[in-house]
Amino acid sequence: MNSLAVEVAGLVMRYGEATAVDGLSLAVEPGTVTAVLGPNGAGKTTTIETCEGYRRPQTGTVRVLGLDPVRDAVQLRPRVGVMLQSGGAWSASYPHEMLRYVARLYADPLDVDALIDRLGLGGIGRTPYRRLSGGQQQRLALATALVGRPELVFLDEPTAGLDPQARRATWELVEELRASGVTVVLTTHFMDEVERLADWVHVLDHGRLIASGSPKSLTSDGAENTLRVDGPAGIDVSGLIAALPAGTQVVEQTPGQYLVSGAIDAALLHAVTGWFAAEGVLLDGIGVRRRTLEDVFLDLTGRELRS
Ligand SMILES: Nc1ncnc2c1ncn2[C@@H]1O[C@H](COP(=O)(O)OP(=O)(O)OP(=O)(O)O)[C@@H](O)[C@H]1O
Repeated sequence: MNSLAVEVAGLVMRYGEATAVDGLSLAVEPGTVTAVLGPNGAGKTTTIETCEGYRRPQTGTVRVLGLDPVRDAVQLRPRVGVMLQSGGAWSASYPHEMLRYVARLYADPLDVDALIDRLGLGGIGRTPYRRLSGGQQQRLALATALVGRPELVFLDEPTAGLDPQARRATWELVEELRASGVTVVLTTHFMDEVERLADWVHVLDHGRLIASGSPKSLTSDGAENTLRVDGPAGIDVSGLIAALPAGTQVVEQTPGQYLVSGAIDAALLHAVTGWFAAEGVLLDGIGVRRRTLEDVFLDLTGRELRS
């Protein structure tokens, strides 16, 4: 049976007068890495915590592996791994002891020493949790979420505050999880992380779903790429504009750097280089700049800061 790993339908969550999640419906296919994106305060953590069973839906329903995260918590616990944004550890405990303790709660845990090594936590065995650096605490939280070999893991900003090496180690772990069929739901603010890891993306804003799709479909949907041309400064490009299809724009953004925007395709590239050749101009460089997920995200959610 190919039922959904997570199904959120019509979820509404309020904190007093404030609506954090506003009629949200979304699904997570099993075996995928699904990223939940959104500006600060969009309702991601509230949604994820409801899926984890920490909050009861006020309106709407949430199903996780076909079960109710609150009512069926006992059945779900061994099947679902959870990495919280912060907390969840005893401050005086030692990391390795804590991980071994958690591992013993599961029927078939991962090898704790191997996991400690993978996450570069080998040297911190005698440091109490409260004295670990933020990045070490993050990695320990990830190890705790994975040690029970879950079918589904929720990772809330798994690489926030990590150094580049630890980020990469985390990405590799997530890729291995997907390869072994584990479903991963993650929130993040790093678009490069999403482009590298996610099969599917849900974009939230103001507690609502505003876009869904694969990173590729989101970046190519109705998107216009741009062409960047580097050459001598101060060229009169009015003749170039006249030679290109109607609607194509050419501006000299900074001296010697021209940006061509419109429907960029192979014929247009040819026409641009042809025009410069006919003018006897040797270009320093030319390249197509594709729309990134960050461009899409900012287009969808705006550029102003969220409170
Ligand atoms: N315990 C709480 N009490 C009151 N308001 C809350 C509480 N938790 C969250 N909120 C509010 O609900 C809204 C959604 O918060 P949530 O943490 O779900 O957003 P988020 O998308 O995870 O944000 P971030 O990217 O900053 O982690 C925000 O406006 C937040 O201030």
